[in-house]
Amino acid sequence: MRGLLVLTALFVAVFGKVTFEGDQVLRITAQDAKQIALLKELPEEILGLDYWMPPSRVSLPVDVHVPFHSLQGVRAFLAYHQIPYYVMIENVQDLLDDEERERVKYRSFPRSTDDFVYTTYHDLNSINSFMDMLVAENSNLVSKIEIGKSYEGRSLDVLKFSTGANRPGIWIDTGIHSREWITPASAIWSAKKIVTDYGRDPVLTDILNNYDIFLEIIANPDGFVYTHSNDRMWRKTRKPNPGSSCVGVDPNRNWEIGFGGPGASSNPCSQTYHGPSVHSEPEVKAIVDFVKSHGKLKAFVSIHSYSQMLLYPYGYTRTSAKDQVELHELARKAVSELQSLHNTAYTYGSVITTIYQADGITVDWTYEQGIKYSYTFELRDTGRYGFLLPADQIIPTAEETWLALMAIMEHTKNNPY
Ligand SMILES: CC(C)C[C@H](C(=O)O)[C@H](C)S
Ligand SMILES: [Zn+2]
Repeated sequence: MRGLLVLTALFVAVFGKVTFEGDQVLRITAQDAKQIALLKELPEEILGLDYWMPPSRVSLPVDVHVPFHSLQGVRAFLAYHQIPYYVMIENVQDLLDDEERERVKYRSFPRSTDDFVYTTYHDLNSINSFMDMLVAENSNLVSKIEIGKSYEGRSLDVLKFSTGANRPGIWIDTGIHSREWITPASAIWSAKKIVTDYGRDPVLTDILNNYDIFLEIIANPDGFVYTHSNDRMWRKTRKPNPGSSCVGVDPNRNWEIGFGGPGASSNPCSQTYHGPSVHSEPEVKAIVDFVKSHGKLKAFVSIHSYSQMLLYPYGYTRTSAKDQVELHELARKAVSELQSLHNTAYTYGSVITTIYQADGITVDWTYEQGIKYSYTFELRDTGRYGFLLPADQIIPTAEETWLALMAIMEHTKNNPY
């Protein structure tokens, strides 16, 4: 992988964007633990594999982006070991080309958030101008606060929705994994939904009359810009790793809880590299400092994609959270509300029992800080498009997710602690 990465970096440096012509995403269904173990032995780095859903348990599919040059070898390996699979994405570049054509079609310069196009994916400049317009149009309700700077010096902006001083707060972040574009796209729609519904929807109005809502739409701006300029499949931060040619840390493995455990990697070239130390990433440290300085956050929702899951602590241990019964019941209600709109089915439960062990994750840390209602969403879909979710699913995804978020926020308000 190291050689391939250097080559890719060179290619990117000279020609700009990484291309994925002929690459495929395979969905592998391991039949038993032995086949899971075999998959884990595949030389990820040499083959240039990018696990969209890593091998974890027999009941979950393994989705892997295989570069064209490794396809024959990987398919031979799967056939030899009789590990079933099918081709989920025939040509990754085709989906990227579709996505870009869609984006260009809507390249506009809206004069207000009413003109803003919510049905397409936007770049950082467009999202920043959306935030500024939203604040200007609703200065009595919305402000923008900077909680820090990214490694490359970009502002880490948070929208604050507030109707009074010294209120307890509810935090929502999206985009911490930069390739999960559906998450900021949903957040933009949600931000507009809040200002539209305040004063009209009695439940939201009651929430905002008692709690502030903090919304960080782009929690990893360096990575997000990189997905637009160089590599659409980038997940991590963009801080270099001393002694390695591989850049970036997984900002959902960098938190001071179970740090460095088996549910993260110590390899800087891995997509789940935990980083050189806890909170080493400025994008993570900024949230840590905000949570500690605010001191009265009562719910914390970190939104990812994909898999259609609603997850609560823990990811680093099988020990149940002390509030597990309540968290599970609230997840059930939130998922039921979500499904009521477009019949999108979610699974729910603790991170480690529902998906896989993950060490150093955001919501384990926020839960340990005493923020009881800590949840991670994994939005649409279940793999047909994965991170390349077509833009025509942005609104339906945002609408259904909002119902689940409202359930969590309403429960938080009705159960002060
Ligand atoms: C809490 C974990 C399992 C979430 C997951 C990840 O960070 O691997 C995202 C869906 S990418
Ligand atoms: Zn993620």
